[in-house]
Amino acid sequence: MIQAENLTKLYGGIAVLNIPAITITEGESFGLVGNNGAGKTTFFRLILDLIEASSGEVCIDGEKVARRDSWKSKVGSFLDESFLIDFLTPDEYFAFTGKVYGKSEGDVAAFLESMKEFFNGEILGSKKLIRDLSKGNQKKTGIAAALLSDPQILILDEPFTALDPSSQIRLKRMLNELKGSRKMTMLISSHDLNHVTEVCDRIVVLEKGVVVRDTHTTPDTLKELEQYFAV
Ligand SMILES: Nc1ncnc2c1ncn2[C@@H]1O[C@H](COP(=O)(O)OP(=O)(O)OP(=O)(O)O)[C@@H](O)[C@H]1O
Repeated sequence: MIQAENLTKLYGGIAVLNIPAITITEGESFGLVGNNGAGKTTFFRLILDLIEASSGEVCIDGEKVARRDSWKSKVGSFLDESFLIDFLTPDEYFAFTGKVYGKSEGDVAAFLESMKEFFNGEILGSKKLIRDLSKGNQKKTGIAAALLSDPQILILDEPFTALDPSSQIRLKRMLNELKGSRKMTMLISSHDLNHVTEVCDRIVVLEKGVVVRDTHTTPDTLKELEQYFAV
């Protein structure tokens, strides 16, 4: 369970995030939407303790993320390319990440085999460094690395952006399967209202750092969100 209380982040004295209280329960698929600059990435960075809150705190399973480390083994995340080690090939990167998570070579090989369709023959077995991959293939590498540890909690920032249509559909299928079979808790930000409502059971809308909508997904949610964002 992820809990945030009195969570604020200020830059230059201006609040870019202000969440008095929010709870994301185990197994929940939590979609975060909002216009550019709404604070989605800032929220994820605070959850992952990548930046310091101006006030308040985030707890994962009761542990303050800013104080402890053991929550890290429960969480897989990919926010942007800075999560990658771009002077490695994807194979080297997965081998390294697997070691960090205590996975055997066999585990890593089996995992990569399960990702074959998603990788579409583009990622593995080439001498290309991650920095020379296309943006979409870098994203696939990062998403796969986040999943390699078989996390209880998965946090992905705009995972559908830069993926081709087939890969977007495959990713959606994969996330829905993980939700069903593993009861993985998922936090997914997206500008694609279609995808996010197809994957997430709960949709939170941020506007200028404030939660302005927090609803469970129903067959009407997509239409309601489209109306909300219509200019
Ligand atoms: N290091 C920083 N210094 C100053 N302002 C920052 C910094 N990081 C983020 N911000 C500001 O915080 C606000 C929220 O940014 P954030 O990246 O969280 O938004 P977002 O909802 O993820 O946007 P997008 O959809 O464009 O990715 C923006 O106004 C941004 O300029």
